Amino acid sequence: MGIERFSVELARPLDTAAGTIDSRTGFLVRTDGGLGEATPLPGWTESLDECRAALERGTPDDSTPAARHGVSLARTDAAARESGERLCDTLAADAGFADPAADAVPVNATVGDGSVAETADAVRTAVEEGYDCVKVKVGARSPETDEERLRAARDAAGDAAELRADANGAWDAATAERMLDVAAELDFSYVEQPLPAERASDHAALRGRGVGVALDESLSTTSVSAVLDADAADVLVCKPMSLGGPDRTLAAVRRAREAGVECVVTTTIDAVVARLGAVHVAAAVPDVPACGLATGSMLASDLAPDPAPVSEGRIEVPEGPGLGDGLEQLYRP
Ligand SMILES: O=C(O)CCC(=O)c1ccccc1C(=O)O
Ligand SMILES: [Mg+2]
Repeated sequence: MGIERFSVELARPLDTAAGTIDSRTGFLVRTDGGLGEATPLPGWTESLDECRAALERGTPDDSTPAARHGVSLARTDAAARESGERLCDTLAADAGFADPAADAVPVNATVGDGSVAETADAVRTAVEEGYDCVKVKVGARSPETDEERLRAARDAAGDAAELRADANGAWDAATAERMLDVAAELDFSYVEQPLPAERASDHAALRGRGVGVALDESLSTTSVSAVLDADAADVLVCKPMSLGGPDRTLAAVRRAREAGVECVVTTTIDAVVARLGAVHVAAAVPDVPACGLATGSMLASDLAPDPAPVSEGRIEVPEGPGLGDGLEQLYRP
């Protein structure tokens, strides 16, 4: 196995309640005939140093999810290429989902923190670009201002788009209740991570207010089984990079869906290899709702041109085998 460090900058840094993401550094992972990516994001995964150490030791486990993701993706890509299948079909079969997987996945636009006017503009632009689902970051401003932002987002979207909000763990219970009621009134479909990550089970009491509760960061501190046992979420935000790989992600999705909990698949603003991996993961989930995979355009540069750009609010899954055409030059150091 070979690893190669890379860094990519965001052209449009993503401002969130948990800080600004302005660059991503990680490792390309090459196994015999397969390509993976390990791009840690502290808060969701291990640190860069821990990731490198785990990759150098060679057999990363669940304590280093980004490293495990890199190796698992590369091994599955190699297996899919070997059998001449698209990665999503191999993943679907391995996870026990119906295959063939989908040919395209719906995606949401991601609108970062910004002023009321910037938020309205970004939502309007997304709808003009053909997105029918938009996620707005909240929690970085006062509840009063965020309330205005959510109203402006709904005004801009009209009934042309499903809306979601993502608080990245910023609120206490009272603020969360207030903001969920606003989101319900404005017909948002769910609010991601209203409370801090480690308060996973407290989210159960926030459900049933007319808007869904989704958990994201909590899946890095609390097992999927514990979240499901606590009835803590209507939706799980499944990031292959933070759940330890495509295989772990699809296992989590299966368990959640068996418990009646919906799942969306998203990136951690990864480079092209992991982003494409996440597209294949989403395609393996039957009737997946709009996923947070429209993150390639946030990057100023990437490891290769995007073989699967967003068009009209969806991403077409590349023809196989494996991850698909367009990454050839990355398979060699
Ligand atoms: O889900 C999306 O729309 C894009 C991905 C995203 O928001 C994100 C990207 C990096 C780190 C955290 C998050 C998040 O969902 O909180
Ligand atoms: Mg989130």
